[in-house]
Amino acid sequence: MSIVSFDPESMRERLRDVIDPELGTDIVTLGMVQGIEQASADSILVNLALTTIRCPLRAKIQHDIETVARGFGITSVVFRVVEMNKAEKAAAMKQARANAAKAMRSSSLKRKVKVVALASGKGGVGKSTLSVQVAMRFARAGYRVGLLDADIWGYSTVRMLLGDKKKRLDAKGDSTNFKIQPLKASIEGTEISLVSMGLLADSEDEAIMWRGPMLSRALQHFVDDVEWGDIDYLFIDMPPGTGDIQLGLSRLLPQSKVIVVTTPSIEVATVATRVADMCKKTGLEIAGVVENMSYFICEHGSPYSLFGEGGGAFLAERADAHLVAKVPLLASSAEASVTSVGTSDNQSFRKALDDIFEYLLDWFARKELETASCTSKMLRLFEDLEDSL
Ligand SMILES: Nc1ncnc2c1ncn2[C@@H]1O[C@H](COP(=O)(O)OP(=O)(O)OP(=O)(O)O)[C@@H](O)[C@H]1O
Repeated sequence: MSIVSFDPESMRERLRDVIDPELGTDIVTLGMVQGIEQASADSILVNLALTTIRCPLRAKIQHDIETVARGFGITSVVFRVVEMNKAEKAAAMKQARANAAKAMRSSSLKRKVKVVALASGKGGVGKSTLSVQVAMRFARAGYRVGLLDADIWGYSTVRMLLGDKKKRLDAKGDSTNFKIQPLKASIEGTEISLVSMGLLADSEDEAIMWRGPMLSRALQHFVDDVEWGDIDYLFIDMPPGTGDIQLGLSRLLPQSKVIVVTTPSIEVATVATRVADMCKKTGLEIAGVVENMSYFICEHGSPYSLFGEGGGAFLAERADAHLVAKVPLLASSAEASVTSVGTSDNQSFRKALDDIFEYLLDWFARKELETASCTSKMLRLFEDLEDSL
């Protein structure tokens, strides 16, 4: 049997990815991980302290720990579960409250704004196209819509919405207290508030060489320092992959709901599965899956699967999410542009956008009902814990 070289400290660090969904904070910060020991060549013992021994999320937390452990070559995790003592519970509650307060910090984004991030593993699958199109679909229905292009160095929404027109973002206030004003992009009588690095860079060819923390900071500016105003929905066009921006999103806008975009290709869907995994680990909720470029309808009306089949269903199953729509491949990217779709008679494309629009409206309405009952459950949990202290 091969001996797995195992470093409990590294694993403890990785366990910061495991979020207690109820308290919205990672289990290490909450003091739940009280010990990690190697039990045998490929198994470990984890001492886990929960706020209550009957914690309904115990199975989920254990499952997430096992997933992290597998990354270390550990095949079996034995849990020794205890209930936190009063002091530990008090510390965990303090931490959870501090985190909740941080999440509500200075952002000018109103709490009622529904945030939808479109993400995928690979580039070129149509995240930007769909972000713009779905944002426009909501705007056409009369909603006030913001679009945040979080693809800091691969931005493309500016060209999609403004073409060759050169526009820049304005800021109000002085250098110590300023607010960036989103650009109001008007297309065929509808307007969306756009923020993109493309409205700050001097030219489209300017390669923005930001990496790591600078990327998350750019996102933070776009969230905190933008006067988003009275919008109903904020759509976020995410960069491809599972990097710093994705992590930043879960920290800065934990209320974001994610639409994972794939093509019908199983290879593309497999990479997108990693995005879905990351969402789960960072506590971001997946609203659904959209398969783009699903089929092409030729001039005689016959559909062709040009990029394979089944990617959307494969991803939806892996992500345990609903496959919301299959968006057809249009004859040219020009046809997929905002201005063309607004007037085009490509019914299947328009129908897919309608499906996404209606699904999201319905999904958020259901979530609001659930949240109402969850909030009262949370309040009860806090009260119970405080009573038991
Ligand atoms: N359904 C579609 N039919 C035809 N062309 C499409 C469709 N969806 C996207 N495209 C085109 O495919 C190209 C890539 O799309 P897009 O830029 O939206 O992808 P992306 O996932 O945002 O890529 P990146 O992450 O690299 O920015 C664009 O030229 C776009 O116009």
